[in-house]
Amino acid sequence: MKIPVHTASHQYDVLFGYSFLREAFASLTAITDRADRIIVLTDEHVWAAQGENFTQAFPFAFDVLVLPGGEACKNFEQYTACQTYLLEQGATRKSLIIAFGGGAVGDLSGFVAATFMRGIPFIQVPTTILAHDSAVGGKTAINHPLGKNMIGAFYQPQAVVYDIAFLETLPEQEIRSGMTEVIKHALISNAAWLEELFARPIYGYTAEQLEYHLSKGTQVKADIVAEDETEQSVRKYLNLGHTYGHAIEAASGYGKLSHGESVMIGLIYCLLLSERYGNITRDFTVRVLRYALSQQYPFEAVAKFDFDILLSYMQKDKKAEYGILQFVLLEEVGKPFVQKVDANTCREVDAELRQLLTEVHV
Ligand SMILES: NC(=O)c1ccc[n+]([C@@H]2O[C@H](COP(=O)([O-])OP(=O)(O)OC[C@H]3O[C@@H](n4cnc5c(N)ncnc54)[C@H](O)[C@@H]3O)[C@@H](O)[C@H]2O)c1
Ligand SMILES: O=C(O)C(=O)C[C@@H](O)[C@H](O)[C@H](O)COP(=O)(O)O
Ligand SMILES: [Zn+2]
Repeated sequence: MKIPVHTASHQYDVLFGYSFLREAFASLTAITDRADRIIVLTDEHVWAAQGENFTQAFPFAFDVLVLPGGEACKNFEQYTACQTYLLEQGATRKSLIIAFGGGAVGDLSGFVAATFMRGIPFIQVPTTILAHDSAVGGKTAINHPLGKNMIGAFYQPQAVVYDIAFLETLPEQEIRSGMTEVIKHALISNAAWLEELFARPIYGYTAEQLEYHLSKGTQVKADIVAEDETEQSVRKYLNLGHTYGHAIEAASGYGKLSHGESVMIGLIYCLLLSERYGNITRDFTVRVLRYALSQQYPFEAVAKFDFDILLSYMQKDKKAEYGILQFVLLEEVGKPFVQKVDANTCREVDAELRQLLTEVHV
């Protein structure tokens, strides 16, 4: 299956398949033939779990830099290590980067590609469920201790090669994390699809079922970034759950709580806000929370942080304008909108969330 992504700056395809890396790259020779060398950026967990499969199937010679695992690679230190490696290997403007990993490797590699010699091509080869989101749409970044994804660029990949076979070694926490973004894509687009997702556990999908849900999520994202590449308008909808979620993620220390686990907490916070500003009912919020609790999302994390700490991170959210926070909320499922919310209301809803967590159990 192929999903075209047409952004204002660049057009490319997301290719889906199973154990099809060789075949997929055979269709990308227009990109690979131009490369004077290929450098694979990956992380230690991905390389340990899937490096051999990658090496056997990847049809070209390559050099590889193996970075620290997961979120630990998305920082200045590893960004510099990548640039140094590229320079030492003699990479040029004609070199091609392959980002082989999850969203952390993808976001870092994209930013490295965007800035090495002012921009060289890169291809995303995702290995997580979450990466149906991160590999598409061209948001690249590293974290800053003061905030998530604070240093980055919009820079589109040349292609995305999504081989579902690579997902087979994903740990449970990462399945949970990735499925949050699938649920987010359903929340902002399609009530019937959301019902399909809530009808079963998030663990144990077959490769075919995963491809079905990941391609649906990718299509939602592709449609939005085609309309608004640089988050001037509708792209903000993809940030549902992220204002509060990023605050929890940053406050807990990057990599402790996964991105998707943090965003699931942020989604419940947004549903509570949507009860005030939209037509979301308390019954619906409780239903989503019950489902998330039943899937072992770690809501106990909320109690570890005072609201003021979370607020200080939220105030740095990229959607904030003139000091006022903006949240993506839901009128109803499939109808997102952007709402300015003052700090007092944020505090009240934070207290509501903490109260709800004492009342609702699986
Ligand atoms: N650019 C975007 O639009 C966008 C969208 C969503 C999320 N993100 C970013 O993506 C990051 C999260 O991405 P992620 O959830 O993919 O996490 P990740 O890249 O940190 O990967 C999760 C963990 O699983 C390991 N792993 C990855 N693939 C594996 C595999 N196939 N087998 C075994 N282990 C594997 C990794 O080493 C890591 O330890 C966050 O930094 C988030 O901010 C970016
Ligand atoms: O693609 C987008 O746009 C998104 O917001 C997708 C999010 O899932 C993703 O986590 C993104 O990196 C968040 O961006 P940020 O600008 O809020 O850091
Ligand atoms: Zn996200």
